[in-house]
Amino acid sequence: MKSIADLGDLRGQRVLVRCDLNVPLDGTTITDDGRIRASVPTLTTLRDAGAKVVVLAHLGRPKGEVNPKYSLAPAAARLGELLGSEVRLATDVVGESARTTVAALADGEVAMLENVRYEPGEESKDEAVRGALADRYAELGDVFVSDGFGVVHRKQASVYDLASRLPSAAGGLVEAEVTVLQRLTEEPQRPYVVVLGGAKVSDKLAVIANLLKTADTLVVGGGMVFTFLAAQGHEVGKSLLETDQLDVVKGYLDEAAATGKQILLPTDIVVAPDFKADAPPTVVAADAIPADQLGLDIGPESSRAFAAVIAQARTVFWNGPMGVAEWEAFAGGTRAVAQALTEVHGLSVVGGGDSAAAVRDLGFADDAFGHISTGGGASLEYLEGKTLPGLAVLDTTDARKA
Ligand SMILES: Nc1ncnc2c1ncn2[C@@H]1O[C@H](COP(=O)(O)OP(=O)(O)O)[C@@H](O)[C@H]1O
Ligand SMILES: O=C(OP(=O)(O)O)[C@H](O)COP(=O)(O)O
Repeated sequence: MKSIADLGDLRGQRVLVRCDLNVPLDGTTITDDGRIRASVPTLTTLRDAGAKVVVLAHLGRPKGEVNPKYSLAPAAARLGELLGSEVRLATDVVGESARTTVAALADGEVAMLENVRYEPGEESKDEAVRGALADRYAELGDVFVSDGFGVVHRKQASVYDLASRLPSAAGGLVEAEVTVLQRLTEEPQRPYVVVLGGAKVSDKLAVIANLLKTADTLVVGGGMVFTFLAAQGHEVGKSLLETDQLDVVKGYLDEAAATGKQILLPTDIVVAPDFKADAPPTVVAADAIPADQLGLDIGPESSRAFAAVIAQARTVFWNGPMGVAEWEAFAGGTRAVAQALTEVHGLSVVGGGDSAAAVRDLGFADDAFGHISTGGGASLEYLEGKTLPGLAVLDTTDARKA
């Protein structure tokens, strides 16, 4: 992959930078600014080089519609604070406001476009539709820097298509993330344990087939659990469930049994009647979830079992909270797993926006882990051995860039 240094003299150049600023919000208050902080070094490098810096980023999943709930305004304000200079936010993505905001930039200044996912073309499956949007992004810049590691697994206009339209390079964050993850793919020390949780269940179920080939043990918590329990024939009440994945999950359980790999599932679950912070929690056996309750955390027995397996590993990758860790009553499993990772003699990596936010919120210092990655899904797909579109496109040369 090309680096920023390979892009030549950037003074006066308009540099489009794809960042992942998808931070957790409580209303308009950022509850963890880790991804914004992680974006600062690359932006500072570009400013110091005299570039006119234009940040492209997404927040949440507004699905191609303008929705103020997903505005990047809080992220632009925080980034301005961290950079020590104002970051002007265009009120649109590729419209009049974007054009005038970029045109007003002086060398060394930073501006941001509104949430790229306000544009229906950003996430379109139709390459021509994405390409048309990427053409409009490309009009706003002279070169492109890909630094949103958390989104490089997405074949989206500002991640993938834009890179083939302008001279492009990987930013320092993407380079640093790939360097650490390479250590996990090239002969990880064993036992190698992968811990999966969180709420993006269908994405994460898809990575298990390949992870079963490389990891020794797969530990499953969070919202993933209930599709496994249902596949084993258990009642899961109102818990998160991917009904169309039940056969796939049965296949994973069979494959693990046949190949001697371990898929470790919780034996007890913290349930509640509603998805609420103050819903009364009860611990039940994993095979006895009441029909009118939903699982919001792994139980204490499972926490102990998971922690024991993790603490004796030599390599651990963890993505996805074990429960709704934002709420204290359902944070026990996530706390226990985080603590176990800090005790690993070897390499421990935490990945994902919410996972990183959870460990910080629970009071763990960043340096208690070997590495905290800004990407959850992106890390998992990298570890699977998949070609990530946003990285692969940085390797290709394109006649249009010459
Ligand atoms: N049992 C559960 N039911 C519903 N949501 C859950 C459950 N366990 C964890 N979560 C939620 O998963 C979210 C994080 O999932 P995800 O986005 O997949 O992780 P990451 O951002 O670390 O990749 C958190 O907001 C957490 O509340
Ligand atoms: O939060 C993100 O990923 P993660 O939850 O896998 O860490 C990225 O910003 C990507 O977001 P997406 O999963 O909506 O494409």
